[in-house]
Amino acid sequence: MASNFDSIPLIDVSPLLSNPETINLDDPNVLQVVKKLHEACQNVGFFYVKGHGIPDTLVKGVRDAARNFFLLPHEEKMKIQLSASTGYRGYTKLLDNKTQGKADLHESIDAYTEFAPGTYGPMGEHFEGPNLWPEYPQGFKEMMDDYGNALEKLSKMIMRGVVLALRGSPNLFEGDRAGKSFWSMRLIGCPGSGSAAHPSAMGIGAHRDYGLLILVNQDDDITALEVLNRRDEWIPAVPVPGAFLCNIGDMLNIWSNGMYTATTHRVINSSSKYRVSIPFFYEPNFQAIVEPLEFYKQKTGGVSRFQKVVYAEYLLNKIRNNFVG
Ligand SMILES: O=C(O)CCC(=O)C(=O)O
Ligand SMILES: [Fe+2]
Repeated sequence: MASNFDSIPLIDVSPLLSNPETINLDDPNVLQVVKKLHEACQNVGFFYVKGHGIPDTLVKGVRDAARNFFLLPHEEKMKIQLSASTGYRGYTKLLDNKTQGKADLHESIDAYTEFAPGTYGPMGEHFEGPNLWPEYPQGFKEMMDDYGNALEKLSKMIMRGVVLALRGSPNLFEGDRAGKSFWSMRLIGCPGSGSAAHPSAMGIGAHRDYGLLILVNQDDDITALEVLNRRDEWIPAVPVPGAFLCNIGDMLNIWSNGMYTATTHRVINSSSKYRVSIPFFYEPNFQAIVEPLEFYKQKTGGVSRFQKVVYAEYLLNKIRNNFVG
């Protein structure tokens, strides 16, 4: 469970990335990074990551492309509308996404990793289909593909760091668990205080994320994301330019038998400006079975605190409750 934190730690992960294939725990810089990751995952469930090596032009480029898309006329945006028949990929207009049954004041484009039809059987059919990207600006799709690949690699390295902190096997979350992550990302646009629906609706209502690890790329000049600590205080996640804001999802909470925290958060844009954010969701494999791992059980009292879940079932359930329909 999250502690009484009143700020979110900032971690420079560059020592982890200098030798991606073999992370050397004898290097004191590496050791310090993995310790910080472990403490942040345990006490806060949120941390900023800098020194990640992803070019600023790409990080800002995807936000700018998203902002330009949201400026387009409604009819133009609806050309790539999300529905069950697009594999839940594409655009959702303002107030059509809901959290805990309540409409959210944001619009979005949802994307998932693409896969060949039939790969995941009948369950997978729900998510089949190419991602739906706007035709303009040219190169939107290519940029988002580059971004998805870069964030997938970074997420994998961060997960290795988390496991190594407790001297676990670096590939504990690879192979059948998350070796073929069913990752997704959302391009989110959140109107500011001038919007008619403000303040009765939040940008995104209070929730926990459902995967392993989330990396949020957010506008530098607006503080809108807030994180709940154990005293039930909302701690603002003030943007750190150039850093991703990372957090833990339910699947890591289960796999780690509760050692790591999926902390509740929400988005309220009280500024007068339109805010863009792009969370990248690093998820288990589509067919992964998620239950407390022996490695973490031994360190958390020896008894499983969670029931087994099949990730695909969990995801589908979440998606079906997510869209106003
Ligand atoms: O927009 C953000 O900053 C965070 C979004 C978020 O929490 C989510 O999509 O789950
Ligand atoms: Fe979230």
